[in-house]
Amino acid sequence: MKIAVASDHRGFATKEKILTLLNQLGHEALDYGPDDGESVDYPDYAVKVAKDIGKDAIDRGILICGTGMGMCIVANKFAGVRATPCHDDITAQMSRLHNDSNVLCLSADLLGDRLVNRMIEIWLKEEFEGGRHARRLEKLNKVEEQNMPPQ
Ligand SMILES: O=C(CO)[C@H](O)[C@H](O)[C@H](O)COP(=O)(O)O
Repeated sequence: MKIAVASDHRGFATKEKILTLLNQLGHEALDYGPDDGESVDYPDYAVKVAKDIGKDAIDRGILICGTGMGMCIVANKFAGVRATPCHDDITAQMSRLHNDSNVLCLSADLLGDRLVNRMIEIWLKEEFEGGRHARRLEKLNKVEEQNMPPQ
């Protein structure tokens, strides 16, 4: 898979480790910045990834900031993005099975490396279950159509 990874300054070190992990797992990891740990604003980096979701450029995105929350709020303002703030194995798994998550939002301040790695492996492996969840995503898509102007 082609996976874009971006962070703010708090997530920078975690981003670098995630890029290495994704390459080791055989994915095409794309570094959407920043290039160093200088203070930046998380919306600028969430936008870079979110606007490429649904295009050929990338299949999925991973966003990291202090809590994961700011990144998630921004990413979900883009049509077609289903960004999920995950903090353990279960949220990583359920975000795929039920929500068809295409952007994983992580906290650099609260999660350890081993947990982050495990969550990413789960999130990449699990498939959307469809069925009743597909019906709910169709409703979600209608909400988007009605409330988000075309970009
Ligand atoms: O989740 C976040 C934003 O909602 C993050 O924690 C940011 O990394 C954080 O707000 C950055 O704050 P800082 O004091 O400028 O490092």
